[in-house]
Amino acid sequence: MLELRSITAGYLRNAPVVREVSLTVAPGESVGLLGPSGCGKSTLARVAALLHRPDSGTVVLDGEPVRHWRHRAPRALRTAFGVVFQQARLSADPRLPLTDLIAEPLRATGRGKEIPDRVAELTPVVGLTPDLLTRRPHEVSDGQLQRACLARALVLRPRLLVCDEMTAMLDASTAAALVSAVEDYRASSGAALLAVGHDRTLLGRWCDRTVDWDSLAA
Ligand SMILES: Nc1ncnc2c1ncn2[C@@H]1O[C@H](COP(=O)(O)OP(=O)(O)OP(=O)(O)O)[C@@H](O)[C@H]1O
Repeated sequence: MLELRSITAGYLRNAPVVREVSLTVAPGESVGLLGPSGCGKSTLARVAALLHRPDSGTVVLDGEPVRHWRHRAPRALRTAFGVVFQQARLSADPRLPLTDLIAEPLRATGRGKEIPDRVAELTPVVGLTPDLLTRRPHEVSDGQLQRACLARALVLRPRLLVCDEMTAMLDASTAAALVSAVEDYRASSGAALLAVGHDRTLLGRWCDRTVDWDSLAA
């Protein structure tokens, strides 16, 4: 269970972009978060994924209040989350072949031995072909790179996925394939999902419930 309680967060002192926002994602639940551009959805998603420390409020994960963010968060908490961002090119190290990009979280957590099996397992799950794995990000399409970023998010078998406009830059068939890969993973693992987006129809079809940004503030 992920609880965001009265979160205020932003980038400048005294000018928060998220004000007193509360949201709960139950175990296994999929929640769509809908709101206009610039309202603060990505900022809240980053707080939820322990990537951005809020100015105030509490994040509670499975009953435990979170006290540290980013690299200071305990590994067990950090690895509970798989995160996919809108712009794959900004979230992928341009020097890494896709296989290393997918394997990054395994290497970072000292689980390098699992890399060959796990990458081979995930490649078809996200719709990549083995010949793409040796290519670097500039040698693949945006859709192929986002597929690799989804594989990276799944590689540690997270219990919570945060998809921040994951499909916004993609054509309809790639978007549908990635949503379906997320749903297959959720069906087999019981993982929960927080999906951020603009598209009410997509989120409505994808998620158990969709919440509007305006309804979240205290
Ligand atoms: N790193 C940053 N430094 C300063 N301001 C930022 C930063 N990131 C975002 N902002 C500002 O915070 C506000 C909220 O941004 P955020 O990305 O959370 O909105 P969003 O709802 O996800 O928007 P979109 O739907 O367009 O992605 C915006 O006004 C944005 O300009």
